[in-house]
Amino acid sequence: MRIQLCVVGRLKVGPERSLIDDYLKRFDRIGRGLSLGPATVSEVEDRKGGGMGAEAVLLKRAVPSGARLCVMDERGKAMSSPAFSEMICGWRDQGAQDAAFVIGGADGVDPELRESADNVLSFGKMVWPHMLARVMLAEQLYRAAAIAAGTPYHRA
Ligand SMILES: C[S@@+](CC[C@H](N)C(=O)[O-])C[C@H]1O[C@@H](n2cnc3c(N)ncnc32)[C@H](O)[C@@H]1O
Repeated sequence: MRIQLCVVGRLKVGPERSLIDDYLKRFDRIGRGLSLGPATVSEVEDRKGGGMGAEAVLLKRAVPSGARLCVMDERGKAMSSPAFSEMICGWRDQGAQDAAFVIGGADGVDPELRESADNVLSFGKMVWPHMLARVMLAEQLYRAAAIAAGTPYHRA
C-alpha cells in the first residue's frame, strides 16, 4: 500500500526536511517486506493566496483516487502508536492500494475535506507548525512499520 503525505507549502532544505527524508527512507526499507510503502510527499502551494478553500482543491487533487484518507488536525482523535500501526496495516489487509495523510497550512484543513476523511488524527490539543507536523507524521509512519515488523524501535 503506497503512502502519500499531502501537505501545504514547500519545505526548503534544512533540518526538518532531512528528518522527513530519513524517516521515510527508513519506513520504505522496513515497509518493503510488509507491503507498506513507498511513502512520498506531495507538496501543494496556493500561489494566488485563496486560503484554506483553495488549498483544499489542490490537496484533493494530490490524494490518489480510492485512497484511504487521514486528515491531521488538532481537533482529531488521539491514537497510540500501536493503534496507528494497526490502522495502517488494517487498510493494507483490506486491499487498499493507497493511503493519504493530509497536513494543512497556516489556516488548517478545510472543514469539508476534514469531514470527508476516513479518520481525523491529532498529535494532541496543541497546535504544531506544519513542518513539525510533517516530521512527526513521518516518524510515526516509521514507528508504525517498526511495530508491525516486530523490531525493538518502539519500546512502550
Ligand atoms: C499551523 S497548523 C494549522 C493550525 C490551525 N488549525 C489553526 O487554525 O490555527 C498546520 C497544520 O499542521 C497540522 N497540525 C498542527 N497541530 C496538529 C496537532 N496537534 N495534531 C494534528 N495535526 C496538527 C494540521 O494538519 C494543521 O492543519
